Amino acid sequence: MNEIARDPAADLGRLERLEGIGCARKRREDPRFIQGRGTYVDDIHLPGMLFGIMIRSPYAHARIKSIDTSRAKAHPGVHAVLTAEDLKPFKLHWMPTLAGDVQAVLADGKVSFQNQEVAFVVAEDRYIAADAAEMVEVEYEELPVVVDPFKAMLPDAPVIRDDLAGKDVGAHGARRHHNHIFNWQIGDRDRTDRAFDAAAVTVSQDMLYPRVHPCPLETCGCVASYDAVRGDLTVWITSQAPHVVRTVVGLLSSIPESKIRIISPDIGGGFGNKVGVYPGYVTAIAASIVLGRPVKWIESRNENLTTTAFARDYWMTGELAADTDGRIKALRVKVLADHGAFDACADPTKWPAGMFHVCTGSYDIANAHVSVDGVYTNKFPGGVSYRCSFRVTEAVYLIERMIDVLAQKLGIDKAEIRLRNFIPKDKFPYHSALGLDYDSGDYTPALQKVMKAVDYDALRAEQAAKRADPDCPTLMGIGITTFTEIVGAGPSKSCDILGIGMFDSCEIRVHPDGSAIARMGTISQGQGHQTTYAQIIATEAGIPASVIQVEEGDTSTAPYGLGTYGSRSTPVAGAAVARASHKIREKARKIAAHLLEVSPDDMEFDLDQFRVKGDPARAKSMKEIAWAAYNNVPEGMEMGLEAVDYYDPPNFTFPFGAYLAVVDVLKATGEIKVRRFYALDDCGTRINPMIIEGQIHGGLTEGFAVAFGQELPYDEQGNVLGGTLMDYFLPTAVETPHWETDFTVTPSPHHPIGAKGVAESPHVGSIPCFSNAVIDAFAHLGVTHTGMPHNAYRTWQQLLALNIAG
Ligand code: PCD
Ligand SMILES: [Cu+]
Repeated sequence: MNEIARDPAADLGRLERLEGIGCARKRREDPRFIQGRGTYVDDIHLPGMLFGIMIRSPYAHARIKSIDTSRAKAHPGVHAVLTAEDLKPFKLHWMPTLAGDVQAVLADGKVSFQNQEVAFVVAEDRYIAADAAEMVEVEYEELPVVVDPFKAMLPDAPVIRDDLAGKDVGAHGARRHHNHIFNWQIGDRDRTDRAFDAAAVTVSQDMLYPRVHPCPLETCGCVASYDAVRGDLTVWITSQAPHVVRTVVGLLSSIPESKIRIISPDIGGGFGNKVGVYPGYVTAIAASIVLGRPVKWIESRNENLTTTAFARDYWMTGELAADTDGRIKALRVKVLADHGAFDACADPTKWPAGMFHVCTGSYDIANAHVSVDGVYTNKFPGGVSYRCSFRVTEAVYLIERMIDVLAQKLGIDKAEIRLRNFIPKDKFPYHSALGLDYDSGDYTPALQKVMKAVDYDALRAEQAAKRADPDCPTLMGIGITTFTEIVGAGPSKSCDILGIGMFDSCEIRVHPDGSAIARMGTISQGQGHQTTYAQIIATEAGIPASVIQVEEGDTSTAPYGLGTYGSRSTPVAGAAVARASHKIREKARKIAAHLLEVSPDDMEFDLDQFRVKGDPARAKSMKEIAWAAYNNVPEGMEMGLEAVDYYDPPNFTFPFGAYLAVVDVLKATGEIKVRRFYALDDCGTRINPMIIEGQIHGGLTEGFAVAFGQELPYDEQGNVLGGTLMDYFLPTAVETPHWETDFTVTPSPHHPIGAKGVAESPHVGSIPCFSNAVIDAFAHLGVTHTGMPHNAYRTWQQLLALNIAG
């Protein structure tokens, strides 16, 4: 940060020119996006490129008796048809997952979910490949299907994973059943049980967070190009973690990482869908190596929605113990987590339920215990963080629903019960009962600001009047959430992926003319990193953002980083950007001192220059210093002006928010109208307020989609329903409500510029807020919970059951 007191009036022009932290600078990436000049994976065309298409299983559970590829292979234009047998010599028919399990790349003797990958056809173009795919004859023998995680754990449930027979220990400890993956517990069970036994009041609620999908506009895909002469492998891929992909490809192929180049070009949304490594990538790479030609594989929408990365599917039971004035004594949680046929959850290695243990929320709860069981079913694998930092959405949903259930039981107002239980400001840093250290928070003023802005008392009065009127055509509901997020994975002592610590990185190179290029280990999928990282450098190193080029996603040029998901770019890479900027600045200080013939200690940093303390007229601008770095540096100093920083954060950051929703349920149809939504977010230091607002609008819209429409249900035969956009709800501007946003600023004490992540907060915080609002509309009728999505059909059933429809 700047070292000296500023006179804002005098600095105005220079400050504006920098476009640094706090500036609502327009997104640098938008001109190319809105003019159709972005470069996405499907825009890559290489000479001699072939196309691959996956052949998938129509059955959810079946033995493969035979695969006849002869007709397809004979079809003109077809170059190869790969099956598991073809991959076996290369040991590529199975691959490791991020969760320590293995997953079939191409089905090895049996299929365990509908649309599982069975064979890969490679042809001159996509149409020929599609025709040939029809000619592959697969003979299946159907097996009994289980899609319900409770039934999967019954003694006589069908065995989903034959390959694990006899293994009673998995990557996360003991397995107690053939479909059991792990049991994970945290907290003090005995103390929590005792607190429950002693409590005046207890409540319990079952809730399902249904299976959903991130559904980015661009589906997953890659172009793999192996150059047999040079021995180089280049892969363009829609990956949120290109360096991790390079390491995985290196491990699988035994090609040294130095010969592998992974390029994530422009990405049309990730939302967690593009964290994992999928069979299509492996088969495209294998085909390119075998055929010596580039191979492109791009998912269809149906493939995207039904095979790569679901989210949630958490069957949760929450219990709270409290005294009669609503002060919470203990929290107890049990979860059955449906992971599908392979455990491909994208979580840091040591955390099979991610950061679910943030489920004590914003509340000072002395005793807590959580137990999560992971289970195999005949559904597609995944378990990604759909706009949420590793199961935080599930955790926040649980606690925010439970607080409402408790309030209802005790007849305490839902805002009031929150105010009574907040972690007080003076308790930060706060050590939670489930072992997390919350870095900072200030919850009471945030909630009070929202209550004032919407005139909470007037809303409750209106609701009371409507409830008293039997002829009122609507039921009015008010939902509140006061959530705490945990983002910025993570300290490498507690977080790694495949053994690599979850640090991140930045490299800055300042050119002789004072312009600069910066590269990071993260990768924007639409977040606007090219705009915002430059702002950090502008403020911290005094170089105008307009002359800073930000580049991400090419493993041959960017320093190693763990990628962009879990709102970690600002907390982790953003800190590396600030620290690399400081290194640049310190070298600049010495060069400036040398040019002015004073001691470096006598120099002070001043926006975009170094000046002599007490003699501000004597100064050298960063531009002059950059030039000098290439021709006139102090004796013994290396030429050039560049810096690299690898940042291993000491802790996560804990952004928070207070949200309020008002909904009207139409008694005549069961339709629900979101009348008002007020979102206050606190992400510490705000780098670009306009981008933050855009991120919040996006996250709220996705939250609205989940709460009111998105789900991927299965029928008894294991057919996935919801695999097209006819069934899977993607809101447009037409359905989306109007959002009101607000903020407070509580900087992170351990982040170099005090910034916390923000992008996932609106999703995490809004979903329980919508549910709380909908259920609040029925609260006076004794309803404590209804499941998502809150669509008109489900709500209509509820109205009928209560005898108030019409
Ligand atoms: N304080 C602060 C914070 C932040 N910021 C900004 O904002 C943004 C964001 O950030 P963050 O929070 O850090 O985050 P990131 O890491 O970057 O990102 C990630 C996220 O992001 C979001 N958002 C978005 N957007 C778009 N457009 N697209 C996409 O795809 C997406 N995705 C989503 C998701 S889902 Mo996950 O993956 O599930 O885990 S995670 C996620 C960027 O630009 C930055 O810079 C600012 O300004 N300030
Ligand atoms: Cu998550």
